[in-house]
Amino acid sequence: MTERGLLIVLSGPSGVGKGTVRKAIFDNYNNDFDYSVSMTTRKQREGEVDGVDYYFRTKEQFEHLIREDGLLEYAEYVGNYYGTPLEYVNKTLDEGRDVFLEIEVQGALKVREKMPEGIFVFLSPPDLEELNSRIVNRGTDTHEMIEKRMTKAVEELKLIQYYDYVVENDTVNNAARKIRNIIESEHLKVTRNLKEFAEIIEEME
Ligand SMILES: Nc1nc2c(ncn2[C@@H]2O[C@H](COP(=O)(O)OP(=O)(O)O)[C@@H](O)[C@H]2O)c(=O)[nH]1
Ligand SMILES: Nc1ncnc2c1ncn2[C@@H]1O[C@H](COP(=O)(O)OP(=O)(O)O)[C@@H](O)[C@H]1O
Repeated sequence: MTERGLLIVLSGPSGVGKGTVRKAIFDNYNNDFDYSVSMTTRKQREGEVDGVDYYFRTKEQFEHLIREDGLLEYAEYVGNYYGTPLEYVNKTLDEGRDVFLEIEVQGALKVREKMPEGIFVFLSPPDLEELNSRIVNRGTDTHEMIEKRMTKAVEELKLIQYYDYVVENDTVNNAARKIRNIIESEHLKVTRNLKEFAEIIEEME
């Protein structure tokens, strides 16, 4: 039987750098895990590719999938839906491959309830001022949206206690390296557990 893959969930407040750090992990390391592309109803930004950055869908299509139980989790985030297609996650884990999710905190908590065996990593900003300037510098949000994101971020930071690991996004490369190390050490744990298990069985025989 193939050993089930690990589910890795990267979350944290909007604007902290989740997308940037995720990209660095996938670009800089020879990864043996797959990225789960999310579905969203938000507008496609310039340069974004459907099926690569997100599956861009209408509200009706998204709500249809909710009714069909086709999402592992979903959240409404500043006026749009975001969700994780369930089938891809289950299929990939069953094949023994790790799956990497990059989602906001409400969704991450829902995944924690459904799949507590996952590895939950909270990406934190060095401080709130830096978070604000990252959102401003990104240049994708109106003034009103930035205010909304910051208010939400303060609430989201309070949920840090539900995570297995907290990684400060000081520099992108540092954060990517730390997350990569976490995944490797979690794999070693699984291997060790399996070895210990095999030894126990051997002793029993
Ligand atoms: N719950 C949930 N959140 C998601 C999903 N995909 C993306 N997000 C999060 O939704 C938030 C808004 O995403 P987006 O509009 O792309 O903004 P950006 O990631 O801040 O550029 C971010 O915090 C994403 O991490 C998903 O499948 N489920
Ligand atoms: N370690 C970092 N130092 C400085 N700027 C960063 C860092 N990580 C991300 N950024 C910048 O912060 C902004 C928000 O990052 P993004 O990845 O879109 O965040 P999120 O996906 O969490 O909403 C982007 O402009 C990005 O270039």
